[in-house]
Amino acid sequence: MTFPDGFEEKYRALLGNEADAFFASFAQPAQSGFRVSPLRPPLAMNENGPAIPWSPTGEYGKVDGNGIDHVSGYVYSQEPSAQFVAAVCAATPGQRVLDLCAAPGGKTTQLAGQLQGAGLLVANEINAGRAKILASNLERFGVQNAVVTNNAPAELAAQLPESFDLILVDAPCSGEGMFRKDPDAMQYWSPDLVAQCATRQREIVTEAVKMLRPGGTLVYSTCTFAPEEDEQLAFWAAQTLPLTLQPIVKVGGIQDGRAAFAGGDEAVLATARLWPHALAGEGHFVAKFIKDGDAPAQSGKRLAASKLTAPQQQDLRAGLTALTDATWPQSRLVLRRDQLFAMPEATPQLAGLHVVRPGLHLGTFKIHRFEPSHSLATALSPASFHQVIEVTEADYARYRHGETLTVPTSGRGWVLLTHQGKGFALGKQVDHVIKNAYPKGLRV
Ligand SMILES: C[S@@+](CC[C@H](N)C(=O)[O-])C[C@H]1O[C@@H](n2cnc3c(N)ncnc32)[C@H](O)[C@@H]1O
Repeated sequence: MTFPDGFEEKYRALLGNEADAFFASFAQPAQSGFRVSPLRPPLAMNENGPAIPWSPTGEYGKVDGNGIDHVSGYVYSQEPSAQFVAAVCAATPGQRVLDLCAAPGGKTTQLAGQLQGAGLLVANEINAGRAKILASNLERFGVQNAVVTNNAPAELAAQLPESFDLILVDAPCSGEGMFRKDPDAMQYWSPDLVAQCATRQREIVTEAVKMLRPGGTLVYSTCTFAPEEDEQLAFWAAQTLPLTLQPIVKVGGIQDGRAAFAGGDEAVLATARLWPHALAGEGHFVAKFIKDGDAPAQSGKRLAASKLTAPQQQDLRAGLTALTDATWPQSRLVLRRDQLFAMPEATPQLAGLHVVRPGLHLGTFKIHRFEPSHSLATALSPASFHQVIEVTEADYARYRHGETLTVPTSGRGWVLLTHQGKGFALGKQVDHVIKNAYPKGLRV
């Protein structure tokens, strides 16, 4: 592997005797992993591998992106070291959690699993295109209590002061820890890039702290080795902001942060380093802080529910009760043009923010009818649907391609389609035919 100018010299100087092992690790294959969703019932998995020591739901191995386990949100593909970040967060049901740099959603879906549907998860992504991918991954994973926003950290901070118990800043970084997985990323590396990232990270963490309640937890992570973005950022934050570093429990070869990388400050020993030459995973850094003081999270003004007209209520009842036993209280229904969502409990007012998804997408009001959303296929358990049709491997592939299906039993109306007992799509049955309702953007 040929490194960019300045990279090898920098790490030989920083790592001394350890440098040979560090550089030798780049000749080894990148590690792959996935997580099994705790939001799903335990079902037989097609994907299985050795456990990842620091990730309670993580396993080593590759997932088939077109396989039913992935498509139905039973598994999420995620690099092993990256799984340590949300493990450090350890969100508990009922908390108000913000994932500030969230796309494509690896850590957000892990946080959602920890929340078990209880509490508020705000998943923010500054890049509009990536925010859509984030929303789509949350949909596939069946997350019901997430709001997806597309804002700069300062815009969110202006609206949501001291509003969260837990904030994750999985910062945009120089990405050195991913060079083995994605060698093309090396072309963007330079000492200047590292310096620019470090400046931007300080700005992001400064805004994040404003949104954290006193006594709340901030977890900061990168996938780079650069001390400027890691220990030095942690040292700066603990010196400058009302934050105190917290020790992180390290297992499976995870090491302490390096005091020598932050001018000898021993407080950064509390942070965690995942080095590819010391464990089976890519390069990562994690720091955990508590904000000084103690106060409950501000809930501020709540997002008001939408008032549905009498015909809309009727169409909604007819559309949903024909499909599922699941219900949502009127107080959580939010209408955006013709799209209906169920917002999480305690969703704050989001005026002025760019909201991609104010909660679970329930469906669309059409003329005189309510069309249920694809989101329901992965958000609800198959047991809550009135009509479930199990399809073969070949029909599963055909439906995902956009084709209609022919089934042995005649029927009429919306049905859940499952494969191996896992819900992956809704379809509209007319006699023996299932008309295709698979979202165009997901077809393969
Ligand atoms: C390391 S990635 C996040 C990965 C994600 N947490 C996951 O686990 O899938 C960092 C994200 O920060 C976003 N970002 C870039 N500049 C930013 C800024 N100034 N403020 C906040 N986020 C930013 C990027 O678009 C990117 O999606």
